[in-house]
Amino acid sequence: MLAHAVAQAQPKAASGDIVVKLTDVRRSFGETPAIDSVSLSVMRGEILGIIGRSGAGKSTLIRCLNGLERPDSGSVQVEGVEITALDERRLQPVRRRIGMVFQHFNLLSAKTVEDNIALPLKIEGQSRAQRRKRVAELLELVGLSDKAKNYPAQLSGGQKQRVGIARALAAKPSLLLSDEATSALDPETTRAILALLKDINRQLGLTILLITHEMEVIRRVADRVIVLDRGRIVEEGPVWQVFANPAADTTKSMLQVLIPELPPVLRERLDPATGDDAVVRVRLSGDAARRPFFAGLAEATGIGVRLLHGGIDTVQDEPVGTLFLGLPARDRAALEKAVQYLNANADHVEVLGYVSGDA
Ligand SMILES: Nc1ncnc2c1ncn2[C@@H]1O[C@H](COP(=O)(O)OP(=O)(O)OP(=O)(O)O)[C@@H](O)[C@H]1O
Repeated sequence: MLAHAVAQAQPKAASGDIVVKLTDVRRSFGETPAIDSVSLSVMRGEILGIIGRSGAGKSTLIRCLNGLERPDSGSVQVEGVEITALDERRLQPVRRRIGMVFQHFNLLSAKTVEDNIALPLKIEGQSRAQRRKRVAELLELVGLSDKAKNYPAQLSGGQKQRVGIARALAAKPSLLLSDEATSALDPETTRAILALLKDINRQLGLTILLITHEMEVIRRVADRVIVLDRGRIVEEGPVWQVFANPAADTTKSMLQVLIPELPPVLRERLDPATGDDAVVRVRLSGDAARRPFFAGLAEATGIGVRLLHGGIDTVQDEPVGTLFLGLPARDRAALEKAVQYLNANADHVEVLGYVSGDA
């Protein structure tokens, strides 16, 4: 079915084609800048994740993007159209190019699933036959063909969000704006909805801007991430690179839940100066994580290393990981050599301390 929908969906992505462009956008409420000098572009066909804590400015950014909020200064372009100066009437066609998916679904409870999905098409003035055809396609796309006549109250949260996604796609927007779309869902349903978004992105080439406060959401679907803190962009880059080497404190602390930590049982036994084994934290990513790392270490230094904790994950098809290693520490010269090897072959190396006995 997706293949069928493709034929009617997006114009083919041209490389370097920008769907949304914000330049030096500022919006303050009193003394507080909600958005402070934000510049960003969303490229056609990509999934861009914008992450920030509560109050970081995510909602204000969305509102500036769909013209609900006027920036104090700066430029907002949607498909090349500068929208900051448009009146409500001229904003309508621009808004129709942006499909919105909301945290709480925003479905009309008195309307059936098919009528909810058809609503944007009705507003566009499409005929009953056109609407019926498009709704059937969309229901199949989101896997809800058997629920057409149901009411939202008869659906699970995940099913409601599928309806929300189908409705957002109805008018074939050029951008899907997902505002905390999975924040009200349990982890399993979240994964299913994110997989659906990724599928839609891949197969229809649809551009998605994903607003979230959860790094796990970014990890699962985004190509690129922008980290927002107190209205400013503090970090941006391909997701796997930001996960492998976060630079900003906000990013590091938001990633904490996903990055392995030394287990308390080991942390409590750490001695800062002496012990049988050095406990070393090593961060690896990309090519460094693809090499035969342990064999290389043994060959270069002659010492055997123990994996105490951690592992390699896959982010955007790239290996990214944090390992906690135990390196024999009695021979300090050999240990020094091993740490040098690690420094030359990993993204980040830190000797955390020493343990004695079985680690
Ligand atoms: N209409 C408003 N009037 C006054 N202050 C506002 C208004 N809208 C937002 N703010 C302030 O701007 C800042 C950014 O708010 P915003 O709602 O954009 O953040 P957010 O990242 O979306 O937060 P959340 O995840 O909690 O929704 C906050 O300090 C907020 O108090």
